This record gives sequence, C-alpha cells and structure tokens, in this order.
Amino acid sequence: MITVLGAGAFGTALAISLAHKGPVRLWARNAGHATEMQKTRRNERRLPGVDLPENITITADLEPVSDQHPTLLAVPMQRLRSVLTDYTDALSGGMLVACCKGMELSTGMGPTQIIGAELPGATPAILTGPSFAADIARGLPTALTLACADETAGESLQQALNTPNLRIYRTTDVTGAELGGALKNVMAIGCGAVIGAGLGDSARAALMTRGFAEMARMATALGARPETLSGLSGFGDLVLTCTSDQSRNYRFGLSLGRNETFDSSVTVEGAATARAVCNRAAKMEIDMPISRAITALISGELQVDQAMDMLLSRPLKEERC
Ligand SMILES: NC(=O)C1=CN([C@@H]2O[C@H](COP(=O)(O)OP(=O)(O)OC[C@H]3O[C@@H](n4cnc5c(N)ncnc54)[C@H](OP(=O)(O)O)[C@@H]3O)[C@@H](O)[C@H]2O)C=CC1
Ligand SMILES: O=C(CO)COP(=O)(O)O
Repeated sequence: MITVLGAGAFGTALAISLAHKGPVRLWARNAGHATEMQKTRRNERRLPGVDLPENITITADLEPVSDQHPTLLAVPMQRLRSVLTDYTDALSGGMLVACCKGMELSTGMGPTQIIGAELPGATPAILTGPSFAADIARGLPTALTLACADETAGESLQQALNTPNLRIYRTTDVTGAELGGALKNVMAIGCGAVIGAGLGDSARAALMTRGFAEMARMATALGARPETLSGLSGFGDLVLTCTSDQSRNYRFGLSLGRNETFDSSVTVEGAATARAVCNRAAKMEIDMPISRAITALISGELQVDQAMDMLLSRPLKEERC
C-alpha cells in the first residue's frame, strides 16, 4: 500500500488522487488531527471542503513502510530531516519520494540528498512540478515530474504514482528537478512583491525571465541538465507560482509589497530557501542578484523600491543566462 507521510494540503491531495487506483495510508503526526479526519472524512484544517475516499486509511501510528510501494514525504522542507531521523526504523529501505520543494537552510542540501544522508538504504526520489493541492484534490488535470537517479526505480515509481488526473513524467536529473522547485518559490515571492507594490505586469515578466536565467545559472553550475529547468519542475512551476493567487509564496510576496503582515503559520517554503540559496551561491561564487534582493526584502533589510533600484542600477550587460 502507498503511504503518504504528512496530512497537509499536498499530502492529502496526493492521497485523494492515488486512492482512485488503490488503498492509501495517510499519516498525520497529530493524533487529534487523525481522529478528526477519521470521523469527518475530511481534512478541514489543511484542505477544506474535499471528501476523503473510503480507501484512505488515516493513522497517527507509523508502521514500517513497504519496500515495494512508494512512501511519499509531504512535509515542509525544513522539517524533512527531523521526520527521517524520528522515524528511521519505519522508513529505512523504503522507496521514499520527497514531495517538498526547497533547500535546507542549515546545509544547502536538497530533499533527496537529505534522504540519502539519513537513510542510506532507502531509494530516494522527488515528485515536483506545477500543481496546487486544491486542483489535484478536485480531480483537475495536472502534470508532474518524478525524478529518481535509479532509472529502474524511477520507471516503477512513475507507474505507481500516475493517476487518472495526475500525469507523471520521469527524469534521472534529480538535481535539476529539485532546484527548479526550490528556486521558483523564491522568484514567486519576488513577483508577489512586485505586484503588491503596484510595479506592474511588465516588471513581473522581467523578474520571471531574469529569475529563470538565475535558476538555470545555479542549477547548471550544480550539474543539472538545462532541459530539466525548461520543463515542468522549473519553467512550468515558475509560471504557475509567479502568476496565481493560489500560491502561498506569491501571496507572501504580495503582503511584503503592500507592507501588510502575513499569517506566520502558513507554509512559505521560499522564505528559508531564499537564504539557503544565497548562502550556497556565495560559497560557489555564482552571481544571483535577484535572489539576493528577494532575500533582503524578506529579512526587511530592503523595501521593494530599494530592491528594484538595486537591480535596475546594475551595469548594463548582454542578455544571457
Ligand atoms: N500545497 C500545495 O499546493 C503544494 C505543496 N507542495 C509542497 O509540499 C510540501 C508540504 O506543503 P503543504 O502540504 O502544502 O503544507 P501544509 O502547511 O498544508 O502542511 C504541512 C504538513 O506537514 C506537517 N508537519 C509539519 N512539521 C512537521 C514535522 N516536524 N514532522 C512531521 N510533520 C510535520 C504538518 O502537520 P500539522 O498539520 O500537524 O502541522 C502538515 O501536515 C511543501 O514543501 C510544499 O512546497 C508541492 C506542491 C503543491
Ligand atoms: O508548489 C506549488 C505549486 O506547484 C505550491 O505553491 P505554494 O507553496 O506557493 O502554495
């Protein structure tokens, strides 16, 4: 049976879609939350208004996962390592598919690197790409990328995770898929700030395009294939997240641009990842001015107009990545 760890918006949506093919186990860390979902057959806390199919078993106890079926890790990026260390016995040896987007702040590592470091016996993979949980849960058509360095395991995960409304593409370029998903959230915060501050759609298009160049610059420096960045996990997710009010990263950016407060309990992966990206870029001597400006905006070191001045006053250059 497929197990989904994390009864947040994304984990619940994936469980609902996968339940069209067979039984799914959905694990919530909080026993009260699990009981509530068992009784109501809904997850009103994280994904309101959607019924949970009968073949989803909800639990707060994690039994050892199967090494034949995928286990999806749908928890926030900065919590992934602690989930792996807390449940090492249950997870070791599993086919572990990270469903989080980001870079670990303390190490600069991506999800599959963390899985490899903490659970060397597991098969790590990542599921990423343009997809809002609410869309998946409503059965709307969505396409995602499954990245796994082990080609055979990747093929089997692709088959297992493809559903009637979730079309899964496959790649072995884990670095490219991970970095696309991590970096697009940083750019989405910037785009939200641009729109929130009233700087207009043209400015947003410029930020998305030059932001994409920056994403590709970092990813290729770390060994990613350029075509992966142009695919669902990079370009596709950048477009979705930088242009939709459904995105929490974008909405967080809107609040920065408008000088409004933002609910700190909402998961905004791009905030910590922006800092991690800047740290890593500085160490590798990769020029990432847009990421630096967005990071300064998030920390309050710069206001939107100052960040824009900083970017617009840079020396003129040829257009390339
Ligand atoms: N929502 C979306 O549309 C999409 C999200 N993603 C990615 O999925 C990942 C999860 O996001 P999402 O589900 O939306 O976030 P949510 O905020 O909806 O849920 C986060 C989940 O993680 C659980 N959690 C938090 N900390 C821990 C911990 N220390 N140990 C175990 N579980 C923990 C939460 O438990 P509790 O409820 O008890 O706090 C909750 O179930 C993110 O990386 C995001 O980028 C990817 C694509 C789409
Ligand atoms: O990753 C996502 C869409 O692909 C979800 O975006 P947010 O985390 O910004 O809501």
